[in-house]
Amino acid sequence: MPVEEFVAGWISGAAGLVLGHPFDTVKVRLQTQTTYRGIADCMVRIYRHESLLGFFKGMSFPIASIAVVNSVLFGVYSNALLLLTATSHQERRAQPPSYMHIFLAGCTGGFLQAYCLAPFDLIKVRLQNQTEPRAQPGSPRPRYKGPMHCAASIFQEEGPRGLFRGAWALTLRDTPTMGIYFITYEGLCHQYTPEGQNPSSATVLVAGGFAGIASWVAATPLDVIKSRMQMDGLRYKVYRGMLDCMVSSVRQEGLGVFFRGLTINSARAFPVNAVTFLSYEYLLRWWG
Ligand SMILES: CN(C)C(=N)NCCC[C@H](N)C(=O)O
Repeated sequence: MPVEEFVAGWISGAAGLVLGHPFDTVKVRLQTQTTYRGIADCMVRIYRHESLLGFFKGMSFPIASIAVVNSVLFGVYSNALLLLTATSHQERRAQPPSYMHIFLAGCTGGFLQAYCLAPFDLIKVRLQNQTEPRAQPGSPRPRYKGPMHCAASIFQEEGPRGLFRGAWALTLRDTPTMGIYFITYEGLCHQYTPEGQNPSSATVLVAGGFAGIASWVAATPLDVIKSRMQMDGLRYKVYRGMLDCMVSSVRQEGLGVFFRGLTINSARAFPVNAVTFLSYEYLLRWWG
């Protein structure tokens, strides 16, 4: 089993993550809090109230966990393709796999990474939603002091299952959309690369960027539900389950609720995934 794919997945994921985290914080707030009037209002209020650091809340755990999460995604994807098509990463340029195989391998990677991602994503979302400024004398203290305290409090107050709150929505979000992610990437690279050659850097950047946007457009409805379920355990349990969360969100806010955060997330997805795929491709070529 080629380990390079796992290591390349980790490094490339970390590069994309740092770049996209501020946008991710704005997206999560727009999806779970109804007090903001839009992207600009949310950004200005975070900056005024919490300073630039407010945009980076909840980033340390994703950085630590991206090693597991992205290497599982890319490693499982690549090794699933190896099983399905008996070709390595380099050989696939000359003998491209079918779109069905790419989709199946992407879904497998998405399904397995969702389980590794669930607790880390929950902690990230809880920390991103803390609107209190950094500790100043007299200012209200945030509920969680940091990622470890957040994990320990969830464990104590909501039990071990509490750490997997929203995991179903996350799995349903990631399984098909990771298939879409890799199909878009491979399809665009194939379209704009001469037979048998490696895609150019420009092609990789554009294909990676559009793969990110396409997958997030498909993922946004379940992303909203996932984030709401994750916040639900915090104070009162409003929702009886995922379906109940969907129905009451639509009743209260209309169908538009499923597209909350889509614009900012698409703006985030392009550079993040362009950088992710560029570093992934180059690391593999360098080691290959
Ligand atoms: C749930 N969906 C659609 C995805 N995770 N898509 C793949 C993009 C992954 C990348 N780390 C990002 O955060 O954009």
